[in-house]
Amino acid sequence: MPQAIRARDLEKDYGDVRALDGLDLAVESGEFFGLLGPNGAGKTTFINILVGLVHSTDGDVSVFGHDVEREYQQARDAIGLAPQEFNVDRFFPIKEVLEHKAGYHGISRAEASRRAEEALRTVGIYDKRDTRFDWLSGGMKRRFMLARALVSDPDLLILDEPTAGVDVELRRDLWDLITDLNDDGTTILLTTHYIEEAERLCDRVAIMDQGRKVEVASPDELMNRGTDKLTIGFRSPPSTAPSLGLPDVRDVTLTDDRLVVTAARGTAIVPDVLRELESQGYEVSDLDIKRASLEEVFVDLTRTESAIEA
Ligand SMILES: Nc1ncnc2c1ncn2[C@@H]1O[C@H](COP(=O)(O)OP(=O)(O)OP(=O)(O)O)[C@@H](O)[C@H]1O
Repeated sequence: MPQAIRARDLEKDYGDVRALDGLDLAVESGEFFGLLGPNGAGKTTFINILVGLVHSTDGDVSVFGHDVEREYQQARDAIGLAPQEFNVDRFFPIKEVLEHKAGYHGISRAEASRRAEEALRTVGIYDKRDTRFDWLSGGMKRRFMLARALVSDPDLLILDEPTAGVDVELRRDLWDLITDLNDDGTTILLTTHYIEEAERLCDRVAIMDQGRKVEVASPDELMNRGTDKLTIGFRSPPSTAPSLGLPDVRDVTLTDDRLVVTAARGTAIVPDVLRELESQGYEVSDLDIKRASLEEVFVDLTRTESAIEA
């Protein structure tokens, strides 16, 4: 099967603003892929190009091997999009809105009706099927956006900030739902500002900044690049911080009688640190490890990029 998304040297200018600046990106079929980046990085522009709402200035991009411009309909039929904005026809019962959407993808009336019901059941608002969109609660609106993306039974589901502004319970519900869809083979492209969301859900994430890809890796690989913190307690605390001659150790300080060791690959070097302290005659009583968060690594990567540009 071809790659779900393949973008080569993609550029987009809005007048003087360069929103995409030579973006190269590949998403494998079946992946749960996260697109992270600060405001204005170009994420929505990229999504809008994928679904044909925006034309690129240069470069090309295909969805399951279909060029999004030359083979627009095939590419578009493979995609279900849940956008950030509620761009929904507010005057029809939501089941009808879904039937229209399915019809747009060339699905017969009877099949459209069946799919609309199935999508509403999947997201848990089937009992609201005869209600207008603007009479739904905020959380139900988010659920509906997902149902609308699902009604064409897409191979690629694009979720642009799907959990923005929802409560913790609904967020977890939506996470379960999209994880199940991914387990059943749907490729997912997710943009989010909740780094925890990307960390929990994504197989790989791309970090974008200023219209370019800064990095692509699994959340774990990225976190391994950050520095972890080991906090070590002693039976009888030292009066000054012992020095640790280990290559991964970045910093050693003594705070409130506890040793705080900042280190790359902190979890992996714990045995070395303990051995070293023991050989210097210290008796360790307890140890706490705080792993680098994806958020710290993200801030670091995007800050460095911006600094290089400046
Ligand atoms: N229609 C438009 N006309 C002019 N400039 C635009 C337009 N759409 C986006 N831009 C600009 O392009 C750049 C990329 O915007 P885009 O919305 O793609 O970023 P984003 O990563 O989705 O941001 P956010 O996280 O805030 O949603 C920004 O500088 C934005 O101001």
